[in-house]
Parts: sequence; structure tokens; C-alpha cells
Amino acid sequence: MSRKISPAELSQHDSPSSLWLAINGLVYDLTAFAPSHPGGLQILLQHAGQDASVPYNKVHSPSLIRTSLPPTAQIGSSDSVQTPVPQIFSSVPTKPPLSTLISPHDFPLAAIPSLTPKATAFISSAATDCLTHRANSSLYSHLALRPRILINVSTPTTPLVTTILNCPVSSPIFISPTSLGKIIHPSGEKAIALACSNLDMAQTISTSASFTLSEILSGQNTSHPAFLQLYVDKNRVNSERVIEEAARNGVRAVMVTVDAPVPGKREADERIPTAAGGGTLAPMAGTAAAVGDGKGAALGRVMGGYIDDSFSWEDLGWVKGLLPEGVKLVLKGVQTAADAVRAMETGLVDGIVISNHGGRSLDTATGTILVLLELQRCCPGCLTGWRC
Ligand code: HEM
Ligand SMILES: Cc1cc2nc3c(=O)[nH]c(=O)nc-3n(C[C@H](O)[C@H](O)[C@H](O)COP(=O)(O)O)c2cc1C
Repeated sequence: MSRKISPAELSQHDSPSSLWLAINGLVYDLTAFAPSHPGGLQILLQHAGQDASVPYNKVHSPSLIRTSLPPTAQIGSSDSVQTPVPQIFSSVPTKPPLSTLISPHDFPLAAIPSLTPKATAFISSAATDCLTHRANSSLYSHLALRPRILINVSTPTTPLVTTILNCPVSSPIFISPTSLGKIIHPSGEKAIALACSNLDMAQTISTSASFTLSEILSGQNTSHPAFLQLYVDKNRVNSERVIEEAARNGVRAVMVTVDAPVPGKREADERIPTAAGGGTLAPMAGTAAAVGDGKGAALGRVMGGYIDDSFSWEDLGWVKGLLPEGVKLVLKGVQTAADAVRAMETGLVDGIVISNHGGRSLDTATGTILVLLELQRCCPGCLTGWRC
């Protein structure tokens, strides 16, 4: 039986040398864990000696703390449970009917009134002067389609079933990984999983998803192919654990993100204090302050502190060695023909994603469609020669 800990006793442990928190009715000793919390020490200190259910539940799944800390860190129970109110939505939660959204551009416009300014900035911002971000879309306007004529198109034959990384899917489009799904909707990546399952599409799940892989993929009858996006952790043991969990959950590929060894300078995100939007994401402010670098409040930079910036070609063998038979290894964020060739020549990589992180990482990097043309010209084998 766990010991009942009173609010008075809890409040004694409010410093880095003894840091206790009550979360969803249980009291945890986070003294050892706090300095390495990927979201920063400050947010934990801000709530030290108190009930932290609300800030915790806003970004984390209920099981995360139970599964990440050793059992000895759970030191008792507490009565002082705050109701975890999901406060990410502003006061205008209604959205227009789906049938009125005519183009993909209509979706962000419809979503923005429901989101806090901070969430909007996190989702829409790109690096520095946003040159790459803009080039990604504007370059398409310089490419023309060359239609052939007098072809009977009354029964189009575009294949509706195809494969991605050997997985049968209904469309040659897959869902890219995006972090912190809960700041958009309380169901976050779980809702995306359901949609993918209904549509037979593949989903890539971010290392920084709001839920664990098991929560996203288990227990809700999802049957779609799932890929894990991996940011390699400075503490490699953490990455090994994530890959093990992915394998247990039937993930079919691991996509190592290689275009963001350091976080992009997303100025629109940096400019918005984390308390914006009626204070709904206030805990984030503390997290940003934890970095103590005086560079604003960008969530990406704050979150990215755990990413291993020393990860290089020499380490690919280590990742490959962790993958069970049949699980593919993909590099996400290849941006030159030279690197595409190098990836292929390693003999370890099963595929590449040509991407610059939506211009969110290194500004002035080449627009994605130009990289595709570069590959077609300089190393066409890179577009056709992968094993799957
Ligand atoms: C063992 C327990 C915990 C683990 C393993 C953990 C892990 C993480 C990780 C990996 C992130 C980076 C973003 C993400 O992946 O979602 C993060 C961010 C964050 N964590 Fe925790 N966390 C823990 C406990 C807590 C607690 C107790 C609180 C509440 C006080 C908290 C509040 C936050 C916040 C607010 C962020 C967002 C930071 C930002 O994006 O600015 N976490 N945490
Ligand atoms: C809000 C947001 C969060 C993202 N989070 C991640 C992430 O956690 N990991 C990752 O590899 N890419 C992440 N990305 C980048 C996307 O996966 C994708 O690369 C980007 O939207 C550009 O699309 P493209 O790769 O098809 O060009 C994120 C993008 C956005 C907009």
C-alpha cells in the first residue's frame, strides 16, 4: 500500500535537492530525474512540492511518468488532485463544416481560431528568414505539367493500392511525423492513427509524440502500417528503449531524422511568450527559461535539447543493429545527390526521404523539389535502386 502524503509534507520538497511532485494522485520523487528532463528543469521546479497534474497532462500521456521512472521514484499517494483540464483550446472551438473546406489551404485557416497563438506559432513557424520554407512551395510554380492529349480518361487508371517500404497502402502518400500532437487536440497522434487505419494509410510517429507508441498503436483496433521517426538521444539507451518499444508494437520502419542535428531558429515561435493565448500553455514559459540562453521561447529548441548532435554516418550500423529482421531503416532529411549516393552505398539504408523539415531546420537549404530534380539528373539510380 502506498503511503498517503499530505500537502504539507509535499510542500517541504520544493528544491533541486529534494523535488517531489504529485501527479494524478501519486507522489513522485523527481530529484534524480529533474536535471535531465527533456522539457527542462525549470518547469519541474516551478511546480516542485505541489500538484503538477495540470501542466503534466497538457503535454504528456498519463502512463509516461509511470513507465519512465524507476518504481522506487513513486513514493506515495496524494489527495490533492487537480482536475486535468485540457486548456489548449481558446474560447472559439467551433470549426466550419468539413464540406466547406475546399482546398488544403483552407484547413489551417479553419484550425487557427481553435488554437492558442503559441500552438499556431509552433506549428507554422520555419527557420530564420523562412526562405527554404517559402521555396518548398513556390518552386512548384516554376514546374509545368506537360499534358498528353486525346487520351480516354473516362476510367482513370491511377493505382489506388500501392506499397510504401513493402507495406500495402491505399495511397502513395504517408503521414509525416509531427511532434507534440496534444497541443493541437487532446487525442493527438491517437486520432491520426485512427484516421490512417480507416483509410489504410501509413503513419510516421515522432519520437516527440505526445503519447507513447503503445498508446498510439494499441488498444484501438488500428491496423495501418506505422513507422517510427527517430531523433537519436544523447543518451543512446533511451533510443534503444524507443526502438524496442517500436518493434514490440509492430512498427515497420525506423526513419532517422538527419536534417536537424541542432534545432532550427524558428523566430515566429521564439517571439511568442509561452504564456500567450490566455496563459493556456503557461508551463512552457518555465521550460523555455530553463534553457537560460536568452533566445526566446521556441518550443522546438527547448524540446530538442536531447538530440545527439554527434550522430554521424559511422553510427548508422548501431541503429541498423537494433532493428529486428524486416524493419526498414530510412534516412529522413536527405538534401543532396551526394548524400543520397552515400546513403545507398552504406548498404545499411533501405530508403531516403528527401526533405528539409519543411524549412524548419536550416534556412537557405534547397527547396525539396529541386533536390528531387538534382537526384534525377546526378544519380537516377537513387530514385529507383533501393531494395524496397
Ligand atoms: C518521468 C517523467 C517525464 C518524462 C519522461 C518527460 C519527458 C519529456 C519529454 C521527452 C519532453 C519533450 C517533448 C515531448 O516529447 O513531449 C518533455 C517536455 C515537457 N514536459 Fe516532461 N517529462 C516528464 C515529466 C514531466 C512533468 C512531471 C511535467 C510537469 C510539471 C512535465 C512537463 C513538461 C512540459 C510542460 C514539457 C513541454 C516543454 C516544451 O515543449 O516547452 N514533464 N517532457
Ligand atoms: C508542427 C510540426 C512538427 C514536426 N515535428 C517533426 C518531428 O518530430 N520529427 C521530424 O522528423 N519532423 C518533424 N516535422 C517535419 C515534418 O515531418 C515534415 O518533414 C515537414 O512538414 C515537411 O514536409 P516534407 O518532409 O514532406 O517536405 C514537423 C513539422 C511540423 C510542421
